[in-house]
Amino acid sequence: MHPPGSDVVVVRHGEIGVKSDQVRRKMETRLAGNVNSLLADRDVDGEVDRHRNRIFVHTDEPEAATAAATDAFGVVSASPAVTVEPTLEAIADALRDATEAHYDGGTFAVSARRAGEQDAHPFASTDIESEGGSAVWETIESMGSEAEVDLDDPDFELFVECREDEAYVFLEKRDGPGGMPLGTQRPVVAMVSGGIDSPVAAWQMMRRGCPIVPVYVDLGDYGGPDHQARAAATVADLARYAPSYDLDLRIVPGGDVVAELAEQTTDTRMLHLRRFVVAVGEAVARETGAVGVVTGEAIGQKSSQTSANLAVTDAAVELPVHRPCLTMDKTEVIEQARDIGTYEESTIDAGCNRVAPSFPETNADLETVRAVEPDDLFSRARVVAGEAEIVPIDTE
Ligand SMILES: Nc1ncnc2c1ncn2[C@@H]1O[C@H](COP(=O)(O)OP(=O)(O)OP(=O)(O)O)[C@@H](O)[C@H]1O
Repeated sequence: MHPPGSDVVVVRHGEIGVKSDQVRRKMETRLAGNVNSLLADRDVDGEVDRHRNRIFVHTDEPEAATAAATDAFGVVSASPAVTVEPTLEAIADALRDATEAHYDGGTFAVSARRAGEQDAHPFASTDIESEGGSAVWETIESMGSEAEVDLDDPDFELFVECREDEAYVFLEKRDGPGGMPLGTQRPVVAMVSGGIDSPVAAWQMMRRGCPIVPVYVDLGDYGGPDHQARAAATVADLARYAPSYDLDLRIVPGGDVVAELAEQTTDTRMLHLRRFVVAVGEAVARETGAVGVVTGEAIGQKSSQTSANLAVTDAAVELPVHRPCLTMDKTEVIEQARDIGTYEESTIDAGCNRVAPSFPETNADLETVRAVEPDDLFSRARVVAGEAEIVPIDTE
């Protein structure tokens, strides 16, 4: 919902604001670039402008530009707005127009804030609220409704942000993902299995600024083309958030190793497999300059993900294994997968075979696992990582 004549999107960021001036400038520049890429990728007209702790998108497509801006990591909220002169008269006019266009009954409130020099305007934000409130009141009455103010929980809220040279009037603050601008951290390798959890974990790392290098381990007879296609589809969903980053999927041929593990190991099988998977991730990280490996594991979600078993998995690699879903319940992960748009792809039936043994070890001890593990597991992880096929991701 936007006021008539909306010509700009006011974009707010959060944590960047507490950084030193130099870091903040760098991060804002990155954020502005990322918003620009999202607009271009979606064919939305818009000119991105940085100004005093805010990013503005000047556009004649306010809804589409707001949707693009609220997909940029680092954005806390964005509002499609109409720009007016910073005078009480011009602001009141815009509030009247917005009310006529969108008021649909119920209580209302006008919330105003002024930014910049305190003496830049001959009025205070409370003056905007009282004069603007009167204008809205009269408009509602002239529309044949009974006007009523509710400052705590209004049905219809109008916002004014008044700066030195311009004021903006808007009707909503649409949430962005928050976090930090993508590209302000070093990349991490994202192990994507095509399940529900791993795309959520990868997205969470992106949200904190890390570009991802997506990797799928082809499980051979235990995976199959549908399983692989599902992983690629979830990466395509993630790529929509990062149009200027390379999210091509590395498909690592792990089928022979998985088949051997299935044949030669029993209760500790899933631990060897997990250790192999993260070792593949570490090998890709070394090759690509990434500084960690991210997985979708959560404590206790599966037998291989008990706190004891995660410790055994971690011991396979030197780089940190990041697990943003670690303490989340499955229902929370599912909710988030739905929110970010990866849920549907990750629940397509891929009909793969079961690798897990009937009685998996849940309280593994590193020495015991090492004693029964193939000696060449990690050297093979490095070899197959080097043989990865790089598949371009189609976001259409
Ligand atoms: N074939 C694979 N290729 C790449 N990474 C994988 C693969 N299988 C598992 N992983 C990684 O290991 C983690 C744990 O694997 P597990 O098999 O328990 O999860 P899953 O149920 O298959 O998938 P998800 O955790 O995504 O729901 C995954 O979240 C993913 O990060």
